[in-house]
Amino acid sequence: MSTDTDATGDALRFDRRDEEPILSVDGLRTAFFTDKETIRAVDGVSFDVHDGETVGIVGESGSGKSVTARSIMGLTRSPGRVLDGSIRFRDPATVARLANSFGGSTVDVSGLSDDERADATDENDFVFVEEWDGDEPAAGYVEVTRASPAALRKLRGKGIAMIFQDPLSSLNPVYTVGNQIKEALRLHQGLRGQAATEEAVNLLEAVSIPDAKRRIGEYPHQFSGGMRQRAVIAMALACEPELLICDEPTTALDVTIQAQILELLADIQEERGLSIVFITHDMGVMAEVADRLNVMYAGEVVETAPVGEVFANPKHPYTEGLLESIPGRNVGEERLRTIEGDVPTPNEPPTYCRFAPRCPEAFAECDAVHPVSVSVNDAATDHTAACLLYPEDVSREEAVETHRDRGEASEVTVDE
Ligand SMILES: Nc1ncnc2c1ncn2[C@@H]1O[C@H](COP(=O)(O)OP(=O)(O)OP(=O)(O)O)[C@@H](O)[C@H]1O
Ligand code: NI
Repeated sequence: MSTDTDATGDALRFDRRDEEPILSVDGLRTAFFTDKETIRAVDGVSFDVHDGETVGIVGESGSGKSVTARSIMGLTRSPGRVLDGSIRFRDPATVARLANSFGGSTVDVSGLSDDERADATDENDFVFVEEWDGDEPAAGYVEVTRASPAALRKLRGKGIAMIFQDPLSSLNPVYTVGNQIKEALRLHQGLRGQAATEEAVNLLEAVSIPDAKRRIGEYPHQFSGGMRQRAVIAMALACEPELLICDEPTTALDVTIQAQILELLADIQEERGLSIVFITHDMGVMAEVADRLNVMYAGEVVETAPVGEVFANPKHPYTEGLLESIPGRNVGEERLRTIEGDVPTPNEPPTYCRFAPRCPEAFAECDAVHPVSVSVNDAATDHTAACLLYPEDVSREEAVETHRDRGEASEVTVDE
């Protein structure tokens, strides 16, 4: 969360960006194979999350935000499948934990050259150790897209936890809130009995639920919407995750409660050094929480930059449209719908710009060339857009050629 915007905070963040990211999503493609069509819900998405930072994914309904989140959690279900790309989770404790449990799927790549690494790995490997501390893996990564169901169960919760929009989907109506938190504490921290009860009360207090001692004996339906979402956050914290994925965690809540939950997440992040992936369709919320922003449209990331840069200097026409639809930015109307039309279902390979039909700045080539992510101009080190208008400091013909060449080089097909 971007609560500390002072110089020290920025310096810290900058230092972290020199290190390896805790999560790297690279060229992720996840599709649903229905009788009628193949829906390319996530179609070549790449982004990194660094230690302690909040990375936002924003976009309208149907842009592929939740499918991205579920892919990272290893929760894609038939008819959906991750087809391509990698999801690397670099938390050292998780690498050591999974290497100890799944020795047969662990590869020691420390000391190998890049070519040797490529040869040494096969489809069944998913824990890659790059550095040892005596007998213990000290650094490396877990390749989520290759992990077995058993490994994914070990990864979820303690490695990567997720909070959904609807807290009721994460809470079981027949058990008390306290029992559900205690179960998470037993599974992930080995706590039982009195110790578990005490920690459950501590966690409810940590998420600012008043009268926690009494409320752990209550059932989810006895909690208000905001209190339920706090209980779900407490459950996630019981797993002591390194990375927390929040999928529209405040969308169902009224504005005041929403602000309280966002503040709570910011406090928890600072205390525990959590890394967060935050998903919302609300640019106003993004301004509050994110350090970096990925704007998604029809399965693709169309713009990425530090959050302040997106707001001060948006480049993709879609991002500009999203910003204009923030209530309050345009006086007079409650909620402006500045972008006409809907997100198309990405059911064919992108040979054109998927936003072109709605784009106020579209020109002829937008129907014939698929834009790839490029730096928005020569000076930009940390700002990309997938739009034929960029790079903005070359001629339009040259820009279009860049996209055409790079698009052809990376052309991919979907096989069932
Ligand atoms: N189980 C499924 N079967 C078929 N298609 C699916 C399935 N789940 C998602 N999709 C499709 O994948 C695309 C992306 O959906 P996703 O839920 O990721 O969107 P989103 O950005 O999270 O939208 P929202 O803001 O409404 O939550 C959509 O076209 C959706 O219809
Ligand atoms: Ni969603």
